[in-house]
Amino acid sequence: MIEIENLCKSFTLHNQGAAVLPVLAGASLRVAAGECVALTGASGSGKSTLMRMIWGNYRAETGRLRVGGLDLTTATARQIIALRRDRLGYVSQFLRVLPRVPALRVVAEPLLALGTPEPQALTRAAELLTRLNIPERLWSLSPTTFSGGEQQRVNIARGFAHPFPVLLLDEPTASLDALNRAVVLDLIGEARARGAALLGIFHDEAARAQVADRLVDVTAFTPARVA
Ligand SMILES: Nc1ncnc2c1ncn2[C@@H]1O[C@H](COP(=O)(O)OP(=O)(O)OP(=O)(O)O)[C@@H](O)[C@H]1O
Repeated sequence: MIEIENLCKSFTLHNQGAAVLPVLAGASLRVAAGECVALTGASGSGKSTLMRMIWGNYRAETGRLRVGGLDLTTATARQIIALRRDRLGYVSQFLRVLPRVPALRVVAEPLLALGTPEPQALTRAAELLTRLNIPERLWSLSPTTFSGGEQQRVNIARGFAHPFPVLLLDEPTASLDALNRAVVLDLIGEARARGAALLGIFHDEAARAQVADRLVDVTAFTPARVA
């Protein structure tokens, strides 16, 4: 589902004399269906960079990067959009939404984009918002005014609305209370059980221990830096 071999990435800082910052060298990793892999490594080791490459935001320079059957080293923007619509989901920490769209619809959107009939999509959205303890009186309001924790839960509900075969998780339990954290860990467990390939960054060590089958330390892919 996720296949990475010998991937390298460096950033060129054009506003700083074109300084080149190597971030990843020889990164290799595989995540199979029904498996949850956690990325570990010190701050700055390249975990987020690797996730952004898999999400298709940063282009790979050398090496192999395939996600859900698509070769991301050569994919077009249109192919990446299609990949994100039907095969690759991303649960980030922060919600980004258009103003004035009600929370229920925000959660249903990934399903509506795939052509799911509206009543079915809204039922699934309601089910997830209920599970994540978002009070029904908020469902018709835009999440832009919600608390940080409420926004994060709306984002999680949205990320789990469609059963993506590949799911990226960026700190999915950060700043959640114990009750909702347990719900998110259950959702991750259910996704794994239905055969999704999951790759996540979890600073919450107990959460990581509970859901991850394997840890991959990204420090192993950090190029040696000249002091
Ligand atoms: N867009 C960018 N342009 C330039 N350098 C970048 C860019 N993104 C990341 N970097 C650099 O790449 C290195 C790895 O950053 P990254 O955010 O991937 O680390 P991380 O392991 O996710 O860290 P943390 O745990 O603190 O979030 C850092 O030295 C960072 O400064």
